[in-house]
Amino acid sequence: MNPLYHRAEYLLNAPNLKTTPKGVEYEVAFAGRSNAGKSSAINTLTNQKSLARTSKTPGRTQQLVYFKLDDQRCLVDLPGYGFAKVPPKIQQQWQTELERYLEKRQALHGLVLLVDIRRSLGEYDRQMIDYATHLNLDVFVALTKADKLNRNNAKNTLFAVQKQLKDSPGNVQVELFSSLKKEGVEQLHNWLDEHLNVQK
Ligand SMILES: Nc1nc2c(ncn2[C@@H]2O[C@H](COP(=O)(O)OP(=O)(O)OP(=O)(O)O)[C@@H](O)[C@H]2O)c(=O)[nH]1
Repeated sequence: MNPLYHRAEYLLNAPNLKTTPKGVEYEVAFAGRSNAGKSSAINTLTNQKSLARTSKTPGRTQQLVYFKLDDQRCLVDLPGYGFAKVPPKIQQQWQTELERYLEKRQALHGLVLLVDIRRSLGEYDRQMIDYATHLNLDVFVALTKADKLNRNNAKNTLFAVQKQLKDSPGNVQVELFSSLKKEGVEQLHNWLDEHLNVQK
């Protein structure tokens, strides 16, 4: 693994596209339903215990959270979706900001979508995949908490999701992932290297 990921540090919160950091050339955004294991995945990828706070009160901030790898590269944590306590009006405003960000952010080179393997793809997950591929963004779907299923069930779910997405117009890769067992970390690092233009 490139040591760049270990050096990740919190940079800023951006409520909208206008406030995203200047000078960044490559970034990848992390999305997923609340409680899918997004914070754990970011902590695992950066080998830090609490970089992305594994939150007990999910979905509170509707902002882009930037983690800097170096002057040109960032990871971006998007708010977890599907959290009922966010008022519909805030949810709608955020949806508009999010679409603007995905569409217009020049530095954005890919989307990592975290999906709890036991829930499989939800409607909003499908929408995110469709929207990202429509914008020509590559997508990495990480089926998280893979350790919660036995090997056969985990593999079968992987194949089923791969099959579900095989006709997606864009470049969509699906892998098993476990922060607990460190499964799929190498594949995701390789994918990030490619999309953040990190030299091996
Ligand atoms: N068994 C297992 N549990 C996990 C794994 N990853 C995350 N969890 C647990 O799942 C719960 C949610 O994890 P988080 O990483 O906080 O999820 P999140 O998607 O960031 O949640 P939000 O803050 O709501 O966006 C926590 O209790 C984690 O300990 C994993 O790989 N295996």
